[in-house]
Amino acid sequence: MAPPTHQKESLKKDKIHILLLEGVHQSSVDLLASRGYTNVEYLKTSLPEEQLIEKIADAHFIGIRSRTQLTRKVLENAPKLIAIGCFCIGTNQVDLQAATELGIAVFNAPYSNTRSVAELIIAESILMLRGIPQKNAVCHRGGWLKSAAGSFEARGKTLGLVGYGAIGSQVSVMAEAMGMRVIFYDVITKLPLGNASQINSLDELLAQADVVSLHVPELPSTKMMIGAKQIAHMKPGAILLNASRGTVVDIDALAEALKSGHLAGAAIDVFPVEPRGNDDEFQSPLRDIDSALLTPHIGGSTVEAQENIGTEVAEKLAHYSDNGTTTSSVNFPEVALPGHVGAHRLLHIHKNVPGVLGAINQVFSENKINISAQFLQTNETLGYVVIDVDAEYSDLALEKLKNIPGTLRCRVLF
Ligand SMILES: NC(=O)C1=CN([C@@H]2O[C@H](COP(=O)(O)OP(=O)(O)OC[C@H]3O[C@@H](n4cnc5c(N)ncnc54)[C@H](O)[C@@H]3O)[C@@H](O)[C@H]2O)C=CC1
Ligand SMILES: O=C(O)CCC(=O)C(=O)O
Repeated sequence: MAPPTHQKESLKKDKIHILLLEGVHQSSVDLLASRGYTNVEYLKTSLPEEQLIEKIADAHFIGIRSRTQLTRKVLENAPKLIAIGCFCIGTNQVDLQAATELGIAVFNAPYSNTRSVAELIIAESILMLRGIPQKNAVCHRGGWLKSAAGSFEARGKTLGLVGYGAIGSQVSVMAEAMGMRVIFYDVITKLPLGNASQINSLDELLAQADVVSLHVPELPSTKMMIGAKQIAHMKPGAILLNASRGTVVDIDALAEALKSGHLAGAAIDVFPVEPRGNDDEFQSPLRDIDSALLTPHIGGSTVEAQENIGTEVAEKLAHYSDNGTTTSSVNFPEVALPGHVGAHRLLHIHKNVPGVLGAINQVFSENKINISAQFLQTNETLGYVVIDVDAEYSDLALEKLKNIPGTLRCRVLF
């Protein structure tokens, strides 16, 4: 095969437009710059749907945190979008099905803020058991509530964790170190760490725990998981902690339980409706309740976590852009790809239906294009084929591959 006569460039890096929202850490911008991506538009807030649709039209990559809603409508208006970076753990703010159907890869940082959330929960367990929010509020109003009534040590109390994944299990270990008894409820059987024990039903856990802490993702099955009925199952004087998602708890039912005194307190970090930015008003039925410790969705907001998340997610986006690697994508088949020095790399994302692979291979056999490396990975919905070819053939192959029925996205890397 003749050596390539000219070495063209794929979309030049300075033409790759990256839209970063919600004030993601500067480490993301630095990492992208170190990989040659300087065409970055950086905003401190999320955007409402119409403005987002306008901005995303030109974006090849977008980086968000938990507030930006990437709905099907938004994604359908993002013709150039290659990948989404969620600079957080949760990906419920993205319509993952729509992203998958459109061939847009989604990445997140599954562990970078785990420890930060777990530490906050431990701190809140102690503060809530001592009734600190109420005592603090009284002091601010000029009062003095020096009393041991309703104040308890954490030692010996039962902590009930709902969801025993990365965060729940970290909390478990730290809580045991303080002498708490840990029980947990999870939909799948988990290896209990230390002396923790798995409980068979949510109701059973609620009936036993002095402190209940929620660590489940937002799913149809976790929406309103804790409503009036579940709160009624909790011990009188128990405490509820929620740093998972605002939709998991019926906030009105919680407000009632705090007002009636059935629950001694609640520490809530996430809300059904959260302000878009720091200048918007926070509204909640819990605002006037002293026994509610309210935080503005900062469970994962530590300097360490945000810096790590910035580099981790930016690295994943740059890697996918540079060589097609999809390792740890939340919706794409995962492929860890070697470099492609001297070859052009075609990335073909298609619906996982019969006939597409045959059609892809036909393009190369019919046009006598030699393949120097080929990688294939599929999941239930998608097929992802990566093919390295001599430079002179990539234009032709790209054109042919794009026209194969079932193709979602196809691009070439030089
Ligand atoms: N407040 C904040 O700033 C932060 C909030 N989060 C939230 O915390 C959630 C949990 O994070 P990780 O522990 O890393 O997730 P994970 O995926 O490691 O663990 C979630 C656990 O919940 C379990 N689960 C799912 N559905 C369940 C159900 N219906 N009942 C009981 N258990 C169920 C899963 O089996 C899994 O073990 C995230 O999805 C995110 O929404 C995460 C980071 C920061
Ligand atoms: O820091 C954020 O904006 C979101 C944190 C969070 O909720 C997550 O990581 O899932």
